[in-house]
Amino acid sequence: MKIPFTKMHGLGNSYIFINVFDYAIKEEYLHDLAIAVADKDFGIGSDGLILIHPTDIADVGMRIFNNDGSEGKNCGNGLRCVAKFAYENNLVKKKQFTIETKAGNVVAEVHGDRTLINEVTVNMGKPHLLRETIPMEGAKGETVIAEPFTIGTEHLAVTTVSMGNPHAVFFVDEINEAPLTTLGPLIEKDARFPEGVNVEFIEKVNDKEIHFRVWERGSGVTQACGTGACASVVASVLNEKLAKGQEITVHLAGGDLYITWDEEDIVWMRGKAETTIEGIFYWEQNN
Ligand SMILES: N[C@H](CCC[C@H](N)C(=O)O)C(=O)O
Repeated sequence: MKIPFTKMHGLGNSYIFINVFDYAIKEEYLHDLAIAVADKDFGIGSDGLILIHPTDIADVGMRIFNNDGSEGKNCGNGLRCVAKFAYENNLVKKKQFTIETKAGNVVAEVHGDRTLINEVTVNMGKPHLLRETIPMEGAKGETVIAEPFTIGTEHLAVTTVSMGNPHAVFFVDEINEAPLTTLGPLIEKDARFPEGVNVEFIEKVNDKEIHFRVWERGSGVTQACGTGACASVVASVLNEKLAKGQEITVHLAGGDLYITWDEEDIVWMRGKAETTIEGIFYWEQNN
């Protein structure tokens, strides 16, 4: 198969985008194709695959697959790239439009012109806070804020937030000492999270800035995670480390995102989206 693709990233969180308005891919190929394109040696190299697809319930649709082939329900960095791609390629006519995700529709607004969109704002909707909506094992109807969480020999405190996908947020004193690669994979697959979980470590800098590192469900360490940045600001407010209604600068490994959890409970994400490669992926699927 000769598959046309565009590689894009949000703060270094990169995906291979396929515009399935023009090029259909069989459903049964998607898991293996996500693994294939993400492979840096035998494929292109990315954190996963994103399909940009037609939909009759929004202006454009997004499906995201991690580099292990698993399908995610939402992707903040992916949404900004989809919005950029859709506007620059005339898939949408207006600068503000809706994008369908597996977690529901969001509203994106692009900044720039048809020749170059460099920044996008997304209304990410309201976070889901009840334990059963994460999902996390335990008593229903509770919000999980700084709950004792033992993993291996480590005794931590977890705050959980869903942005349509699950996030476990932990606060550390020094971000560079966050146990990202030791505890990240253990927490990701812990039985208390029946659908797995994205794992974020946060260090508060001041009342308007946090440092952020992430071990993503299905992709491991990435440069950035948009839904994770949203979840981390919500978790910081829940833990009374930050205030609602403030635009927070989230310093991720790959750059900065600007997140606001407003007084109407809506989470706003603003940040860059960039294109790096357009090409053809030659792939012989094994199935
Ligand atoms: N690993 C995530 C999907 C990608 C999210 C991330 N790249 C973002 O920008 O939000 C999950 O399985 O829920």
